[in-house]
Amino acid sequence: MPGMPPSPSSPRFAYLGPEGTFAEAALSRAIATAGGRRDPQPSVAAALAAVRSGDADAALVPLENSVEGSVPATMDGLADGDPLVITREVYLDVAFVLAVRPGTAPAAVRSVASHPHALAQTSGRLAELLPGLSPLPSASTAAAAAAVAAGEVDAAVCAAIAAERYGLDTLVDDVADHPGAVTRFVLVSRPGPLPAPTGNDKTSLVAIVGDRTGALLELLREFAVRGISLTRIESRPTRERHWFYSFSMDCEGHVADSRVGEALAALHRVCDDVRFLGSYARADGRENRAVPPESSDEAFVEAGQWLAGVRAGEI
Ligand SMILES: O=C(O)C(=O)C[C@]1(C(=O)O)C=C[C@@H](O)C=C1
Repeated sequence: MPGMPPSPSSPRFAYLGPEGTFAEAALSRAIATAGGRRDPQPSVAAALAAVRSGDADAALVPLENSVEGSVPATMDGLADGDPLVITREVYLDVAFVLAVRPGTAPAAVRSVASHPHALAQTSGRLAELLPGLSPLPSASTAAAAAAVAAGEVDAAVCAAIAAERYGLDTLVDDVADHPGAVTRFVLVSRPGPLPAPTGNDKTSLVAIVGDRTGALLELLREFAVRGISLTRIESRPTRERHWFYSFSMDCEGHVADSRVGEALAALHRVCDDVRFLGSYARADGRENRAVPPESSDEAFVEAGQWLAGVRAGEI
């Protein structure tokens, strides 16, 4: 697959498991035609570690949800540690069911578990359906379903496919507070050849700005002056020094595009640190904004030729 280091045999894909997670469904979509081995992992951190160690060629992990926002384990796991790059993004509709062991009556439900992101997306409905219960966090929605099957918990908030996979009954369909949520997953690999530009790409990066007035404005200006639109920006604690933040962001365009490459080079000059997190095909169904003529690759080539002429004393 583009952007992935060559693998001696068929590629190995780590994902947030066990079987039946939304991450597994997103992986099936990402590698529909690619084949390869699937290795469920107990956490996002474990899935990323498997890629870093070489046990897996790529990992499919959740990055952000349209209702609940970013997934901290993924944001921080990509910002720290040995570099990894995103080679692909996948958007998946997420709908949750309340699943129980067959024969469990609603009144018999005394505990409910799920992934914290799923619990956050269903907290209102759960409070109505199961008043007085404090939901328990689990490593994933499918891990919660497996815990119900094992008799460790009475109910799970999970995908319908996980309920089926673990032999559970659906007590309530669609328990989301805001139905129609979408989760954005990313496929990440060790750095290698980048996916080729498609003309409708995104680039992701993490930047740490200096501790001085206007530093964030300087960073943003490098995108604005080159006609590059940002599609996401959020701050995360660096965790190395208290109250110091990094900015995780996505912009339109591919690092092979002159304007994006120049913006990243400029960030490298004005920021304390910049980590490139990949350029990959945009998959949210939207088209990048039209590039202003003065920011096109042709305009950069022409300007470079003009400058070379000036330096050669031709003007
Ligand atoms: O637990 C899962 O099934 C996952 O794939 C994780 C995850 C997440 O981290 O956001 C993915 C989609 C849903 O928003 C809830 C949980």
